Amino acid sequence: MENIITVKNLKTYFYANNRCNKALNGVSMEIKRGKTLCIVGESGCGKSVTASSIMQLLPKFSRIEEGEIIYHSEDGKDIEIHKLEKNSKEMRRLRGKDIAMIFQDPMTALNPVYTIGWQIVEMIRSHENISKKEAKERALKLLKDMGIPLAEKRIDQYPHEFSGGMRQRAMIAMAMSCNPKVLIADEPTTALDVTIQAQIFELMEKLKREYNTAIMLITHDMGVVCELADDVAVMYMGNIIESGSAKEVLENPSHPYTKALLKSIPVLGKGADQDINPIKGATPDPFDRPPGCQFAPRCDYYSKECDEKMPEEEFVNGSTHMVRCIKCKEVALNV
Ligand SMILES: Nc1ncnc2c1ncn2[C@@H]1O[C@H](COP(=O)(O)OP(=O)(O)OP(=O)(O)O)[C@@H](O)[C@H]1O
Repeated sequence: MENIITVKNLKTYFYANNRCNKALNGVSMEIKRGKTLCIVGESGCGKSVTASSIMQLLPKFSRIEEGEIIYHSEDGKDIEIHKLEKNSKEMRRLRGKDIAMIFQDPMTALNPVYTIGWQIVEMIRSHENISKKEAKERALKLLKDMGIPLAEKRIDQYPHEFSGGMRQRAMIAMAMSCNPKVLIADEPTTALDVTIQAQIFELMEKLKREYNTAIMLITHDMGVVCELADDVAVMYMGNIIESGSAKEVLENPSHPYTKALLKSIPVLGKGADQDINPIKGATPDPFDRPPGCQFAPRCDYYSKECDEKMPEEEFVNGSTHMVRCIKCKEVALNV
């Protein structure tokens, strides 16, 4: 399967008060054309920093120290995103036109003082040389495609006149307005109720099917991963500790952390007395990390060797299923 984005050994660090937080400590991953890669992990593991590194939208006091982010464009060129300046012409062209992003809070992307239609038209016209009339027609079609009722009227309304779910759809319409090849969705439904959440995910599936958009979906919800992922990358403290196709990872989890995440999902219909096992302990202080495997202090399979170094990548049965755990064979066998 052809990759559209390849990330290799990415190290992104934050600096504060003479201390360094290695937020991404050697992340490697691949986003495939027309597929959904779900990035999953607890709060603070580096999911959003991965997305902002790819978009070159890192906050102040942080930078990419090492590694590569390559965008494989349709015309066969490899663009080295990690070398581009945040505000360079090429990066601004890539952002929105080739790679678009949607956020948990749609107001991060929508401006409260302009109508929804105006914002989508501006987005289209900043990347394409077309008339206002044509851009408005496209914006209207997008709003309709995103399932916004009375789109002809809604297009001239302001974000505050939309409900939360509708705002999310408008943001997706804006993100899709230039037909990007990759859509990065950072917890896009966390603030929405489950019915709207299901509709938004259905919409994303439709985009994937109809426009062959690759999706990088960031979530902390293993249930969402089980539903939507073609591929999965499980993150913990700035590293990917397990990755592969959804089938490989979900049917044969081989890292204790992935196993623990899967055990913590409640099953619908099993009732309140079902056995849900929250993961014990908490993630370590990023400024005071354990010496070897970062999950060691919370792991049921812990032994002294786990403190020696961060485990190397191992591939389960020579496949694409990667895991970083010296006990992975034992973990995989243990149901
Ligand atoms: N603006 C920032 N300033 C300082 N440190 C930051 C900033 N943003 C993220 N970090 C640090 O980078 C690390 C990774 O954070 P990140 O936001 O990527 O986590 P996450 O997995 O997306 O979590 P969440 O699910 O809560 O959004 C954390 O240690 C976090 O404290």
